[in-house]
Amino acid sequence: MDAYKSSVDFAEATAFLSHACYEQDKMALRATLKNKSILSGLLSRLSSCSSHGRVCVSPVLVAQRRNNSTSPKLKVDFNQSTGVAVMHMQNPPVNSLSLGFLTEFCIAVEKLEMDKSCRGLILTSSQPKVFSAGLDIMDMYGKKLEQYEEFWRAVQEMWLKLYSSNMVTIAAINGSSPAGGCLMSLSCDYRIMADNPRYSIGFNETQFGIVVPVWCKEAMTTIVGHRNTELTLELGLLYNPSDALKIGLVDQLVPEDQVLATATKTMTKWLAIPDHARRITKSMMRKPTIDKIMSIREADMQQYISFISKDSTQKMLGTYLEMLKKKRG
Ligand SMILES: CCCCC/C=C\C/C=C\C=C\CC(=O)SCCNC(=O)CCNC(=O)[C@H](O)C(C)(C)COP(=O)(O)OP(=O)(O)OC[C@H]1O[C@@H](n2cnc3c(N)ncnc32)[C@H](O)[C@@H]1OP(=O)(O)O
Repeated sequence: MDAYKSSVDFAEATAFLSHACYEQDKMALRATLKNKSILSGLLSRLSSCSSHGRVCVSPVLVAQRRNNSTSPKLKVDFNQSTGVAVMHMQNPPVNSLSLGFLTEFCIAVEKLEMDKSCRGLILTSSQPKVFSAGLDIMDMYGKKLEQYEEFWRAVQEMWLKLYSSNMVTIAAINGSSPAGGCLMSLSCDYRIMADNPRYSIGFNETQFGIVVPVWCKEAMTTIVGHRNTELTLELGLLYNPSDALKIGLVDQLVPEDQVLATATKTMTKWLAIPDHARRITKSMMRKPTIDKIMSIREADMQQYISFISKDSTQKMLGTYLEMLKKKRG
């Protein structure tokens, strides 16, 4: 129950903050993530505002420079006449899900969610060849415990916001989508991927010594079944688009230049279904998973912090980061 309350609190705070100026939004939301007592104070003043009832430069320095960028990491094109928003992820070079990105993402989704005229959300990438490289490894490496906590809360929130959205959500996967990138697309209602054999999608975590959170396993199982989830997660498998289609990890493959157009067409079909019936059905399908995750949210946080801060985990992440950097040089 506490875990649920904490999530609803976060959502309420996010909803309120979305009315304020954009850069201030981000700073304030970061503060709420950092300090739950600020959050409680904010909420006691604002409880009536909520409408949310749903459920050889060092690699470290290079990445820090990237993450400190203040340019928007998302571009949202909302078409009032169709009620569809297209969210373009633009966090170069690979749309990694950094704390900054996740904060912006949560605010943007919340804003759309509160706008009753917005009924559909298409998620896509502005970066060439990559949908999203998953969680930003720099936010999981060499940080303080409070920073791990702040980051993980934002990861949990991103998943909850997307998975429990009332909008129709379609992932237009126009590039590779490993790990957290795959999780993001799995949280949507429908996945359309570019039919390019150079792209991959799946969960490679175990290959570099990381374990996916239990809620990721739960969500994946509901989509591709127990056996495919077991094989993918244990072996850290990434699939090319046609293999991903075979196991149901994506719903449709289309030529690369037609991903967004197909997503738009598909959205029209989904939006032809009466909203209330579709929403209630979506909630019926997803609520059990959401409730389960809510009940273990704080335990999940503790598990993450303890796992990620272990010397052995940090060592493996360091090795993996070096490997990613060397790949280019
Ligand atoms: C027992 C209890 C357990 C509890 C456990 C709880 C929680 C689990 C914890 C963590 C879960 C993590 C999930 C994740 O998402 S981890 C991230 C996994 N992602 C990856 O492994 C993808 C790595 N990237 C790639 O494979 C390629 O970059 C990609 C195919 C996406 C694109 O290839 P491309 O050739 O275009 O680009 P690169 O040259 O490889 O990369 C450019 C640049 O970007 C840096 N980079 C890539 N990915 C990341 C990343 N995820 N985070 C940060 N930085 C990344 C890369 O190092 C290059 O940097 P530079 O050389 O330009 O400095």
